[in-house]
Amino acid sequence: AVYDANTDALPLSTLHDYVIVGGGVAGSVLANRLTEDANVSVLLLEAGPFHKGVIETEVPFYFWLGIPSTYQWNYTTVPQSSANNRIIDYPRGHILGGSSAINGLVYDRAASSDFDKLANMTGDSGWGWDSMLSYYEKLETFGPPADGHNITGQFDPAVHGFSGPLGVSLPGYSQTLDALVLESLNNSTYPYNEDSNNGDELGFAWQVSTIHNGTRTTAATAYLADNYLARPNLDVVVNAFVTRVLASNGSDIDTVEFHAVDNTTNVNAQASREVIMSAGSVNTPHILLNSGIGDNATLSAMNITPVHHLPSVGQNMSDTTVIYVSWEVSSNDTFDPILNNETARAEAFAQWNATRTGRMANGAINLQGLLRMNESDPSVQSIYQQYGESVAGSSDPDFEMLFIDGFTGTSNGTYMSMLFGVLSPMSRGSITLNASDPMGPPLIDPNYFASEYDVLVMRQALLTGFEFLSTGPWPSYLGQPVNGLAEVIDAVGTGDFTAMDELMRNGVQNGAHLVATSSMSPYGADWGVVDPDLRVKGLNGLRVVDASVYPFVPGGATQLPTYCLAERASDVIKASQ
Ligand SMILES: Cc1cc2nc3c(=O)[nH]c(=O)nc-3n(C[C@H](O)[C@H](O)[C@H](O)COP(=O)(O)OP(=O)(O)OC[C@H]3O[C@@H](n4cnc5c(N)ncnc54)[C@H](O)[C@@H]3O)c2cc1C
Repeated sequence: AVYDANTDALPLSTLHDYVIVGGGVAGSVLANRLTEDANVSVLLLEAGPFHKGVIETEVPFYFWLGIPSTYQWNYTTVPQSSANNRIIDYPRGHILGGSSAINGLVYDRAASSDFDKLANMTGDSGWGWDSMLSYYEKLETFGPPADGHNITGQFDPAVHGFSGPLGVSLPGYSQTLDALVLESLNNSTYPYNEDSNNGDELGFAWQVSTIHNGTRTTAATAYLADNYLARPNLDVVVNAFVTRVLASNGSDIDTVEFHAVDNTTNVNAQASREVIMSAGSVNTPHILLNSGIGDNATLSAMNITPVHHLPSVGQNMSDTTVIYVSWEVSSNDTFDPILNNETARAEAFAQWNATRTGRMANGAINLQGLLRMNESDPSVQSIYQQYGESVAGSSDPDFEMLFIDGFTGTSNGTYMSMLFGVLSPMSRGSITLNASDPMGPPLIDPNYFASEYDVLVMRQALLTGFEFLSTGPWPSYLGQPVNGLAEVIDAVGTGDFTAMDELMRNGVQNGAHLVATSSMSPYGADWGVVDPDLRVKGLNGLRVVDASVYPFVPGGATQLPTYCLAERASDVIKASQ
């Protein structure tokens, strides 16, 4: 059943086997899979509201209209010292379904080499690609696109699933832009990849999105659908803000302290087997630190009683590093009118509402390029000489290049934008407590561009993009570059990167793929927060299952790797019962 902590009497008198903190991607998967066994009971605590009927999270295109404050944590970063001290918005989902309810809908599984690296790093072959691929296939229903077009040649059915909880699909609206990207591929050496989710990500591919029947799918719509919520052994409490985890008997963690969002009186929920942290890469370390699990000296200095010395909690944060650039275009057929013209927007919404088709049924991205730097280029060789390689292996991209059919802010006119992202950045940041208010928002420091390596890879990404757009159909489609991009392109022609680097530092945005703040490491390692079975090192009764356990960003995007991680974690937990 579902309870609202603000208004309902809560089911706390009975002990649950598992108490899960956070009903986002990982927490929803776990709540579902663990309660498949009718003898196992789960209490899921989510700070945000119930998800049903929230139209902003149902219409795929609404991603471009901005995330309402009710459904996100409204975080910002600390001033980014390598990004001209900018403070950057840092949204995280605050609703049942978590960030899957507000994200860019992009479906990327990462490369086989990412998972094989993880298996090597942790000494657990269960995290390797062959094992994870079976979970990827289990978790999805690969369905038809919203426009019903023939998808032969746009994906490989052999590596997809057709009966799992999460509905996904290929682009459901054909953009003028798509044909141009494909035309320029035909005349170039850039490879087309029929399915970038088969372990080899490299090349240009049709983008799969978390959309089913023209509607966004989230961890809640998929894993907490009515038939699952009806299980007598599953209790879900929304509007429940978790503050700490505790050991009621002084040793094993077995208690979760929380309060209703509208009422600051704390209550406790008890687990007879385990407490599982699934509050995401920002809030899991935040709650652990407030619980006294972290670096002893730092916690003591903040008057928090240290419970368990684990210095890696909140450290090693890694996030993809992204910028957007835009050009005016000659076409009127972009999504800009929907953003900027109320009549066009109302019409597109009416179409979605009536038939679940049209631009509003479509994901954010139709085609993506996942690419490596050009190893024969001397400037790339010098990057490797100085920094080594950051990516996991030869099927892993250094950067992404996504095509966007409009301008991503308020504007007049019509545009094409591109998102460039450094996928395996070397910069590392942190999540730490704010000394003046530890329970308040944590200090979020992704430390964008702190490593010069990330700057150099981003340069290569932009140069590749400019080259890609210099031939084929582009010169007649693209008009003026906007927001300082023209100067950057001119200066690059003379070998001067000053303007480009400045554009990056002024433009870097929230990459949204943060990981590693509760990193996995081998048993007995002197770094990391959890063992390969996701138990918090040195503590009984406590696991972390969410994106924060990935030690590095899996190449691409993080929601699918998190769904997959939680699917495997459910089996690991079941096997340990
Ligand atoms: C704006 C944005 C765009 C993104 N775009 C993409 C994309 O296009 N493709 C992609 O693959 N990935 C994308 N991501 C990343 C992806 O959504 C995340 O990697 C994924 O959701 C991580 O899952 P999680 O379970 O770790 O955390 P979340 O899904 O964030 O879930 C954490 C949950 O815990 C809850 N919680 C936190 N603290 C507490 C507390 N104290 N008490 C109770 N509950 C709490 C939260 O409210 C939330 O519901 C995006 C993320 C954002 C924010």
